[in-house]
Amino acid sequence: MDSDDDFTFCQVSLPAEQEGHETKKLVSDIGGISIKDEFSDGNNNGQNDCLLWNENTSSKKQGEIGSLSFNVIDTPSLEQSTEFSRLVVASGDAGGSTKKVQEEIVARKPAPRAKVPFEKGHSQMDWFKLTQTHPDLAGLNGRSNKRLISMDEVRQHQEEGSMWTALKGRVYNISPYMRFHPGGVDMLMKAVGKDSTSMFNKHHAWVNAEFLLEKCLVGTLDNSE
Ligand code: HEM
Repeated sequence: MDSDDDFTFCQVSLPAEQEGHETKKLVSDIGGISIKDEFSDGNNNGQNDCLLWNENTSSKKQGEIGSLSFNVIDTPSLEQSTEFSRLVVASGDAGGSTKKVQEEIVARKPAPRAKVPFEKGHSQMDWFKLTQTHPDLAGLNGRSNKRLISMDEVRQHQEEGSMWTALKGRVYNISPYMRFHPGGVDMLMKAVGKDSTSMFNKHHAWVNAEFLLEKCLVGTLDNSE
């Protein structure tokens, strides 16, 4: 049985003396901050050191903290693009020692979704209903789904009504799921007769196939080959 004390929370702080010193220093540094707010004129001005943003639409800010100077470069507004890139480069000499700080925050635009509209009667809800009512989606004809199945046998099942795929060590008959697949028939056809684990994970590692295809299970993949 798991106990409740799996996690330990503790406060980590600097010793009081050091903390006070750091805070004072920070306040005096911030007091000297100056920011020149300039928009890019679209020319590169020799600053080729970063290609993370579109030069034509990004803005740049420069500033100084004591002898520490920095550039802040922002990409365009999030309404135009979900891509947001920000780079802060600071360099200079602070307190006698040379400091170089480089911070990159890049949230990339997610890959475009490739879901296809489902045919009437083939929504995910319809699939769930079918799994609850159909007596033999896997096409077992009374055979057990506990048996070991070789990849060779998987390859032999590529016919309408009996299309097998190996996925995460299990073998499924995906034929009945074909028209319910939100990524489309063409995509799912790529899995037929193969081990589709890597394709599956590439597109949607988060999808719970064990649950969705529970009733399509024909056996366990024999890895001993
Ligand atoms: C074999 C079992 C598979 C199952 C149970 C399955 C299930 C699903 C489900 C539930 C979704 C909707 C995901 C979502 O809304 O987030 C989906 C979308 C999709 N699937 Fe599959 N899939 C399977 C195999 C595959 C394979 C082998 C491929 C590619 C070769 C593929 C390509 C896609 C694509 C492109 C989408 C649309 C992704 C998107 O919404 O961005 N799937 N699939």
